Amino acid sequence: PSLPAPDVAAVAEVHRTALSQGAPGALTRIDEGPRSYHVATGEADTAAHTPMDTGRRFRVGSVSKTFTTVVLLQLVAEGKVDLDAPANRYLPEPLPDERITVRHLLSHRSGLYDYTNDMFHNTVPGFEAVRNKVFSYQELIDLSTAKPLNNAPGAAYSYSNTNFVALGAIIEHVTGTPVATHYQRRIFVPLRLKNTSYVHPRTTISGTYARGYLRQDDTTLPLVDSTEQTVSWAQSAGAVISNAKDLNRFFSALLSGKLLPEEQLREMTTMVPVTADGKQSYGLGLRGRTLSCGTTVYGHTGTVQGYYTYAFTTSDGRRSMTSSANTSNNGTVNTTLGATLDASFCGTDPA
Ligand SMILES: C[C@@H](NC(=O)[C@@H](C)NC(=O)CCCC[C@H](NC(=O)C[NH3+])C(=O)[O-])C(=O)O
Repeated sequence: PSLPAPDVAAVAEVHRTALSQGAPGALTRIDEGPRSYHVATGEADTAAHTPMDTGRRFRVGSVSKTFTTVVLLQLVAEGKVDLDAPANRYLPEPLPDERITVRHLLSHRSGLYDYTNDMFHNTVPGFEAVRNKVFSYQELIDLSTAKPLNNAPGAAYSYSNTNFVALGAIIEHVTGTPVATHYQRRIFVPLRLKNTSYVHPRTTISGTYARGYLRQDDTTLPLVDSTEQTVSWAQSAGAVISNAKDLNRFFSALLSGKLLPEEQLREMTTMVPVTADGKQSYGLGLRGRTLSCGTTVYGHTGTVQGYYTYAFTTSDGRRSMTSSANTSNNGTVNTTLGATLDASFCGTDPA
């Protein structure tokens, strides 16, 4: 079934609303075969007054979780990891509950506590305390396991960055190779993602990029430029840098079967509802959203200091959209930005 044409005017309206709610800038790029649609609004750098443009790189946050999942599921296809084995079989140091499986980590059902809850309870002091820090995977896992599990393994969905830090540790322990190398060899190079990188623990973004601006908890205070950081607090859970064209190409390739064998893609896209209305779901490192027109799109969202991201594609990968706003700690902007999905895939503005 063909989709209605994207409503580019509605995307621009969503951007204008996001700016009125405090985002310095916003970008949306839609790709469908040879056609692409571009909407850029506001500023990429508020000091230099550089206009936003859709080619700029930015920190994608948890969209990184889908990259980590592709690497892990390729290892499953290669027979190196068993989805339903205890995660402890593949970790250098055991998690506190033997019942936690690799699949539980990928589907946020392990129960492992999310250490970022404490780390960023006070947004800017928490950020300043870690922005130049380099953590080992084990240090982050230890922060989590100092707290009890949220739920018995498998009993519930409870989103936690710890799950994807543990998956990064599994990838490195099983293969003896850094996740950066796996991302490069298995995804970035084959898909020619020339503007996607994993440079942890480097703090700078190379090339042309949008600066990120973190809103303070006291919203009367000025935004904090949060562009430079290691993102070591997230790593395989959130430290990828990319741009809209590359993310659209990544999700299209993923859903059209170019990155995983059919069996692993089926595992990844077996979605479980995570909201009462059933409109949001989670598979393995993949979010599903059913939009106002009934179309379900697959991808991931991202939140890292100074950047919100939505990156989604259709079930056949034919149409992809990436939207990003260069602010964070501003839930209103994050919710507003999500309306680009309806404008891009349903051709209407849900407002
Ligand atoms: C939810 C999102 N998750 C991610 O992208 C991961 C990598 N980010 C986080 O867990 C947010 C950490 C705090 C951000 C900070 N917030 C605070 O500090 C709040 N006190 C900020 O907004 O920049 C996703 O999966 O879509």
